[in-house]
Amino acid sequence: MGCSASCSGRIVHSDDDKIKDAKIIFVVGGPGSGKGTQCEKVVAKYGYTHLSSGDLLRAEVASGSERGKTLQAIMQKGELVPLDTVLDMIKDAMIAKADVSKGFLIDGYPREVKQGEEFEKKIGAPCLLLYIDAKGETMVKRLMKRGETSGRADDNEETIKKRLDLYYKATEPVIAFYSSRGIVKKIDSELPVDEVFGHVAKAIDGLK
Ligand SMILES: Nc1ncnc2c1ncn2[C@@H]1O[C@H](COP(=O)(O)OP(=O)(O)O)[C@@H](O)[C@H]1O
Ligand SMILES: Nc1ncnc2c1ncn2[C@H]1C[C@H](O)[C@@H](COP(=O)(O)OP(=O)(O)O)O1
Ligand SMILES: [Mg+2]
Repeated sequence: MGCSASCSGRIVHSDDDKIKDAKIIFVVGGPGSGKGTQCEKVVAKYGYTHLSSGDLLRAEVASGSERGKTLQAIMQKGELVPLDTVLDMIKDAMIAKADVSKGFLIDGYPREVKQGEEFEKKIGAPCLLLYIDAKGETMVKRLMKRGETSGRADDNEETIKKRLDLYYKATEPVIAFYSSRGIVKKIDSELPVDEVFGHVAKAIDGLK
């Protein structure tokens, strides 16, 4: 949507215009790979806005809304919630921060190629995809440990297995899709957190 002239002749910007030139970084990786951990550190160093699709969905669940109840049931099974729901939430959150944001870390999205395509139609293109990579057994170990304190309904053995299967099936193709564009930086997340962050920071510093 472009600008439109109001009665007074002023140019009125639509909400879409507010985010159309935003700097967008997708953060993709398996469950428990360390996406959230690295995003927190990026926020501290670069002041970017961190939007985790999972956090946005969990906030909706916590609100107690009818929609939240439906979402909770899906997440508990380790499945993906409907694309439109999550994309609308991300877009609204981006618009709300557009005036103050230096850039957006979109964590946990896209989970499938179609999500990436729809994001680009409705919002814009990413300049970087951080691929946070850890071995399956590492992710399971981290999630089981996180589950001791996270209170998350999906941090249990059965759901973790389903989330991992879905990651390999639906999300890994996202990485191949963006690799052909040359914007993927693969980050070894088996290393200690600060070393992983060193590589993340190098990738971000490489942006113009
Ligand atoms: N590089 C790392 N080394 C060891 N543990 C890590 C590392 N990165 C993350 N963790 C731990 O693994 C768990 C999952 O990390 P998190 O950032 O929540 O992953 P994600 O958002 O990808 O699911 C957390 O308990 C976190 O402390
Ligand atoms: N982009 C997305 N599309 C559909 N469902 C999503 C989604 N992002 C998150 N969800 C739902 C399904 C996930 O299993 C659940 C938890 O997501 P998450 O918090 O991003 O997990 P993690 O950080 O462990 O990778 O929320
Ligand atoms: Mg996370």
